Amino acid sequence: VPRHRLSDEIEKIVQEHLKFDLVDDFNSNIWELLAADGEMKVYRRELEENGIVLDPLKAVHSVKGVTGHEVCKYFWDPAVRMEWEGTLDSSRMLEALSDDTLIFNQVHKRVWPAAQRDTCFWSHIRSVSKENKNDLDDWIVVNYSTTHDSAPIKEPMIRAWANVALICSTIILNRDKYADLSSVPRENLVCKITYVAQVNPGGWAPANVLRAVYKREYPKFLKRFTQYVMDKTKKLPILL
Ligand SMILES: Cc1cccc(-c2n[nH]cc2-c2ccc(F)c(-c3ccc(S(=O)(=O)CCO)cc3)c2)n1
Repeated sequence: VPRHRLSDEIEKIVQEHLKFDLVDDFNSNIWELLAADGEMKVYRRELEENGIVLDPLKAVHSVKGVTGHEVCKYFWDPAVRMEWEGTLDSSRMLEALSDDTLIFNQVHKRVWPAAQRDTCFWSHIRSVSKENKNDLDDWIVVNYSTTHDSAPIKEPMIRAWANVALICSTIILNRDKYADLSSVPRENLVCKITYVAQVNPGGWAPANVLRAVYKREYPKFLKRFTQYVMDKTKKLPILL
């Protein structure tokens, strides 16, 4: 795997997500259910630092008919970002550090009365093999804020910071019916999605406004993105 200036940081952050995000800690009462829609459940923890809302967000979803590779690929792919992301004014891919790591600069839609936010983050995609060799690999995308010369912080924009992971497992129903996995019909696929996000708004914003934005935007964002992947893949051969 080609190494670059961010390789060490990426390895550390990705391993942290793989270690902590999939722990089923929902029965402890640290998570508060924010929204539920069918298989999608969105939770938050209330967390403030110096009066700034940092609420960690964790969502789980189960989507039929797609693979984890497909979900992660569409989440990572710069070419389709504006097709599914409804909360962006713009998205620019600044640099490709390798074939699995890109750097983005994104301007997020302004949420009155807060100042407009932009983000600059590396986005890394990789497969993670499972203990049971019969299982399909998991897939993960991590979006983690960084700095970049082509994304100077420019007033009045406020630079927000994000640490986001999308982790997907693919389950094949009636697995033993298929010798060749690429012939599995889509109705026998279930993708288990875990999405975690920790956003620092980068400057003061009213706690009640931020919490209302998160409560409204995250469920909408996850529903829209997963529907987008189902629509884009339904007629395509499966990507394992
Ligand atoms: C989808 C969503 C949920 C909650 C808030 C908002 C939002 N509205 N106005 C400003 C933001 C905003 C502020 C800072 C951020 F880091 C992100 C942010 C959200 C998601 C991701 S991501 O990595 O999941 C998808 C990247 O396009 C990265 C940053 C979004 N958008």
